[in-house]
Formats: sequence, structure tokens, C-alpha cells
Amino acid sequence: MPDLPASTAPMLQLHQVRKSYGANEALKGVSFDVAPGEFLALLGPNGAGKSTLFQLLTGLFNADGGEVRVDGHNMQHTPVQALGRIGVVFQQMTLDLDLSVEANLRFHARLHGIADRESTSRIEDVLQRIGLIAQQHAKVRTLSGGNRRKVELARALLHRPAVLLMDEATVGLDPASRRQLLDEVLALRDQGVAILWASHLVDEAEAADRVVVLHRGKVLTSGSPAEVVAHTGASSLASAFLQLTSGTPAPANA
Ligand SMILES: Nc1ncnc2c1ncn2[C@@H]1O[C@H](COP(=O)(O)OP(=O)(O)OP(=O)(O)O)[C@@H](O)[C@H]1O
Repeated sequence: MPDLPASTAPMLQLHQVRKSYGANEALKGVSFDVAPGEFLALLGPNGAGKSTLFQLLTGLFNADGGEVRVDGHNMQHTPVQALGRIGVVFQQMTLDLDLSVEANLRFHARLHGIADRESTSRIEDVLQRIGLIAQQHAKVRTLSGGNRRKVELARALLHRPAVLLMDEATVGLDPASRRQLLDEVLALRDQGVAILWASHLVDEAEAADRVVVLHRGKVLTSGSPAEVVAHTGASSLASAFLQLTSGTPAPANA
């Protein structure tokens, strides 16, 4: 992959990424990138390869081939630098329910080597922004599901990552909490964060700058929601997604 000047370089770059489980090719040469301040929705039905991709992006295992770069750092050759530039909200909650919101965030800050004085102000800032400052000292167990997810988002942002990975982050939330979380993340574009939002829920991709449709380990199409609709000749993103991933044309009124 060519080196680009820092000002124009995408924050996340995937080039021909491949991963197999035995004979099962989960990722068959996946390429796309995410620019600073861009919200990219990775849409795929079950089994598309989204979880496998996230496992590669979070350093759980290496790709069999291809290249991943985060803020210019090659994930395989310089994983510490690459992973240090990533913030992630996993599909499964990973907070300690019996610790306070602040203690959960402090723990993460220390893991990233942020001094306590600095992390105190960052924790207050981020909790203010997401509207949870009043819950700073509450045990996570007392929070609603939606607020727990927001704490996870706050935690993912504490070390000021270049790339934010959201893996099916709205699973289990009610519609209002889903919308709130999506809006919080969309607002991060103004700060130049590159966002990769993986989901199988098409409505969450409507507001994306770009959509990548992943199916059976391959990128089927990418573009703005309007471009994806236009490519397929469907009348909505939902219908385009269905058409692409089921291999059948959508009915005219879908
Ligand atoms: N540990 C594993 N061992 C063997 N095959 C696996 C493993 N993990 C995933 N797969 C296979 O790889 C393919 C992609 O799965 P993956 O979980 O990455 O997709 P996904 O888009 O995240 O789907 P889901 O939303 O259902 O988790 C599937 O065919 C799956 O059966």
C-alpha cells in the first residue's frame, strides 16, 4: 500500500485482507478505508465476516494476507502503535458492573498510560459531553443499558483514538437509546475521528457518509447510501441491501 501524506491519509486502511478458518474463507480480500471525520457503516448479514474483521482490527489475531493500517501504522509490524490509535466498543459489554463509572474509565486510562491528573479532566469532559456527569460515581450496575453503552463509548474515546470501532453496538437497546448512541457517534465526526460502525441494521446506515456492504467475506459494493441505492436500482437502502445479499432483485415498491 503506498504511503500517503499525513494530511490526506485515511485513518483506517484495509488492503486485500484475507482470513480463513480451515477451508472456510471468512474474508476473501477485503479492501476499504475510512477518512478522518468519516462515518462508514459496514453492513453485512450474519456470517458476512464482520466479527472476523473486528477481531483482526483489534489485534486478536493476524490476517492470513493483506494489510491493515491505523493512522499509518501497520497492524502486523507495529501493533502497539496501531492498537494505541484505536478505540473500540465491542458487541458484548466489557464494563465492571460493581465499579463506578469513573473507576471503569480510570482503569482504561491507566492501561493507556494516561496520568491520573490528566485522566481526571478527560473523564469529566467526556462524561459532560455524553450527559452522564451526574452518574460519575454511580456503580455501572445501576445504569440503564443505554447509559452503560454510553460509558463504553466514553471509555473508547478517553485516549483520543484516531479510529473508533463500533461492533453491533446497539444490540439489545431500545429504539430511543439506539438513536441516542448513533447520534453521539455521528457527532464525533466534527472532531475528525474516523468511525467504522458495523451493523446488520440498515436503518443505522442511512445517516452514514459511506456504506460498505460485506457478504460472505467480500465487499459487494460501497458508496454513499444514495449511491448504493442507485447502483442497485432499488428504491431504498433496505431494499438495496436485501437485493445485494440475497441475490434477488427487490420488488419495485420495496
Ligand atoms: N472461530 C471460528 N471457527 C470457524 N469458523 C468461523 C469462526 N468464526 C467465524 N467463522 C466463520 O466465518 C464466517 C464469518 O463469520 P463472522 O462471525 O465473522 O461473521 P459476522 O458477519 O460477524 O456474522 P455474525 O453477525 O453472525 O457474527 C462464517 O462462515 C463463520 O461460520
